[in-house]
Amino acid sequence: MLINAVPQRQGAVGPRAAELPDGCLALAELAGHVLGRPVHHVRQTRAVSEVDRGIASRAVLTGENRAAQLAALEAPGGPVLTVGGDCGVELIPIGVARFRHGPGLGVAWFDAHPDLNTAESSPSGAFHGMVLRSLLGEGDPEFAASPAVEPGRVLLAGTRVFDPEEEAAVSRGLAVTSADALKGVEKLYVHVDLDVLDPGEFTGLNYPEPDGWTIERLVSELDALARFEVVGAGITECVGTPREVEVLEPVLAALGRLLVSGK
Ligand SMILES: NC(=[NH2+])NCCC[C@H](N)C(=O)O
Repeated sequence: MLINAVPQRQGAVGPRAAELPDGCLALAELAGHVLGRPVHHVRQTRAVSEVDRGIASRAVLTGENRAAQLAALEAPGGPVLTVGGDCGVELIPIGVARFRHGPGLGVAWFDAHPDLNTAESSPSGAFHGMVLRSLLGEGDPEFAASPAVEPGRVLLAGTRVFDPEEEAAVSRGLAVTSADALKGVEKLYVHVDLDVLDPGEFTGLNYPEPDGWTIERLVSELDALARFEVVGAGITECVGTPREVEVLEPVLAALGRLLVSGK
């Protein structure tokens, strides 16, 4: 198992976005300790660029950040835990997993937000709110995955704040809120945006939403995925300090169990 720390912040535009790189470092260091693996640091610029075609920092996201992310996954030789950074860091590892493992790849998306906007429907211009839609092959062609994740093979879990266009995407069956989504799926990518948690559980959230899960619940929902071959995982949107992230140890351990389960 490889740990890739990807301190990208340009996919987020909120008041704490500039803290994402340090949150990434804190979480990646903890992941290294908990999982007993070295951490590979993927260089990401801290510079932002203008809104282009409705996407903030589009040039940075499609340029130097992406080149470094792709290079880091050239020959991983085993499952990778990607530590963000904003949720946009999932575009490359999930896209690569879909390419490698075929149309049967499923995605478990633990997140307060479905991230199913396009540049047109986004209220913010922030790419992290568009990343899952991109993985489903839609939206700005520079980001749209090809091959795309199959519609309906995405399970939304703990997701509770939808924009109108995201509701429409779910109605069309792009992503599914019942565990049926994973029927017939063998290989699975597990995405954890920490904002699936309640803000009272973890204070280092970039985009907190009320009424989230406890850490205990997240761990047991992750453990419930043990029957799948988990081919990759990501954990994103951390702005916590080294001290604050310590409560996430059980979450990292659960992701580690999934990634090394050897199936
Ligand atoms: N991964 C996240 N934190 N996403 C937040 C997205 C918020 C909102 N739906 C938007 O598109 O801007």
